[in-house]
Amino acid sequence: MEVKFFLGKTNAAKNCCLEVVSLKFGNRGSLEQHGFARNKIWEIDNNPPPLHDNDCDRKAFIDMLLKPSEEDMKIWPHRYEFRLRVLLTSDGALKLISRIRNIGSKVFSFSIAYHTYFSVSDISEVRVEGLETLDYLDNLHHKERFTEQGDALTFETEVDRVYIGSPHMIGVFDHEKKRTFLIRKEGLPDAVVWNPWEKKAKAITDMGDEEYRQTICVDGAAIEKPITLKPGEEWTGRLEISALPSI
Ligand SMILES: O=P(O)(O)OC[C@H]1O[C@@H](O)[C@H](O)[C@@H](O)[C@@H]1O
Repeated sequence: MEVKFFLGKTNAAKNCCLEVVSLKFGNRGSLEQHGFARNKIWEIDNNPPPLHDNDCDRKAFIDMLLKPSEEDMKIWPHRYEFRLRVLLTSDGALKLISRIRNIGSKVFSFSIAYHTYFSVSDISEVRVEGLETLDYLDNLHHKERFTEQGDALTFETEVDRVYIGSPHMIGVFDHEKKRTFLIRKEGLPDAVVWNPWEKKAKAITDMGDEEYRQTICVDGAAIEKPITLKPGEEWTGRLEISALPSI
């Protein structure tokens, strides 16, 4: 299953976009990179359940569903229903609410990340706040654990990290564009920060050679401790993104 509101990284780099990823993150475990979920076709639920009180005021939304086919069960033998609600709020925020339910008879565990790529003026002008002093797993150093030192994150080389136990709110400040993306999350304890930088960008087929400069990926995620669901249990993860003018 894959939901890409903008296809490929080329467009992703130019828009605030998301890519709902996986019942798995990155190259952990035995499944394909970021899992199978993003490569499946989602169904639209034309008769979605009513919105929760907090979510219902004058908002446009769509519900998408993913359930495994018999073929999918050969790759990951668990029965689940994944409902992704995408809402646009009246004040311009994008909300993504994932509900994953175990509808089978066996316990299963999964990890998840929303691939949210933000359009920025220039990566060297960007500051990410909210991750200072946290521990992170560095994908560029065999997932070794380090502690973030110093102040807000700035970028001058490739970055690919999973920050553990990150706060509910993270800010992506773009000085040149005078714009701040605020990421609010619930049920998603981790945060991925990724920029491929020059050399890797050249090897990525759906990203232009220079586009790494105009993008930063900051994902709400649950990776370090996979989520475990017993039969009948449901997990909810919420992500809200708003773009605000900044000084
Ligand atoms: O090219 P993909 O499969 O969409 O992945 C892009 C990147 O996604 C990031 O979230 C990962 O941390 C990186 O390791 C990965 O390279």
